[in-house]
Amino acid sequence: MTLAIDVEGLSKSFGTFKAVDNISLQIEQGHITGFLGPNGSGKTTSLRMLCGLLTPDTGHGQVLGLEFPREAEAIKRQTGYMTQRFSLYEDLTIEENLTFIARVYRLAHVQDSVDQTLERLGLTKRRKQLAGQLSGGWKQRLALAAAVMHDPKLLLLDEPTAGVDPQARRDFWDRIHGLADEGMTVLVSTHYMDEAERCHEIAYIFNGHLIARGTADQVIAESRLVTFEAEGPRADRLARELAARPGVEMAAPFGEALHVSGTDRAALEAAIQSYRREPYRWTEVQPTLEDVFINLMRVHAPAEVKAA
Ligand SMILES: Nc1ncnc2c1ncn2[C@@H]1O[C@H](COP(=O)(O)OP(=O)(O)OP(=O)(O)O)[C@@H](O)[C@H]1O
Repeated sequence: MTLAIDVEGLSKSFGTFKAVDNISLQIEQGHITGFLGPNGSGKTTSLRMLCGLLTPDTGHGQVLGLEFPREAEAIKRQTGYMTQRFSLYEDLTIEENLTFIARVYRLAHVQDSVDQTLERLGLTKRRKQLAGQLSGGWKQRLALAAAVMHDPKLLLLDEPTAGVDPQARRDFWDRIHGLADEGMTVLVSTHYMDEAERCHEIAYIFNGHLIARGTADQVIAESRLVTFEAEGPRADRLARELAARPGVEMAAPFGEALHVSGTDRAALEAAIQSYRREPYRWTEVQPTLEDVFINLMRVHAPAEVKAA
């Protein structure tokens, strides 16, 4: 197994605020790792440190076989980074934007690189279109083209599909898998659960701490969360009542059904016992990743937030 990222003790503070606190990450080459966590949990800061845009306060290891952070410049050259906001020139065409990027990277054969990138990302037919006139999905595709045109070994994507329609998101993910199949290592932050499930592995960060790691199935299993689903006419309306019962850590409506979860099986079963009657049907279901993440946030919330 070759590790593309093997970093220990990564931390970064802004003033007195610790945005990333002692994170260690090992990521296998050619793997897609989903970086998840609520807003402000430290995902962007971590990505920016890994690609050398931000200097960590602490942390060491290897990225792409180079010493981190000492060889940050060399790491940067082999890394593609797609920022959260579209940052290309809206008044230039797709082709002009890519030509500009090719020159910034000082690629040897600019026109060849542009042509190949247009072809690789399915942008050839639109090459003369102004970036500012593209829909969200095509803009993301252009941003991805710009991030991979220098053939990086590591690709860091910061919420690449935010606000993009489902078809374009699916296309985007097919391309990401294609790049990983070619050996590229991908670390991608996202808030979408379906995207988390498309990653080989997940890293969940909360308040600057890495609190869950593994495949989606491993993260679900390690949460030790037990979930029951209630179906029946407007079972979702029981949410508030059940949430107040001991043993119920979460009660969340799913359409007209209801998911009730907790980590103490006996207490949870006792809590739902009196509702196990007509017209409701109860079945134990596998918790979703969303159930697990919401529970992780609850468990790891600072004491003052829990008390509120
Ligand atoms: N340059 C900076 N100066 C001061 N504080 C910062 C700076 N950059 C980030 N922060 C703070 O650090 C915390 C982590 O931010 P970061 O952008 O890494 O979170 P995130 O997980 O990527 O969030 P989101 O999902 O909203 O993009 C936030 O509270 C943010 O306000």
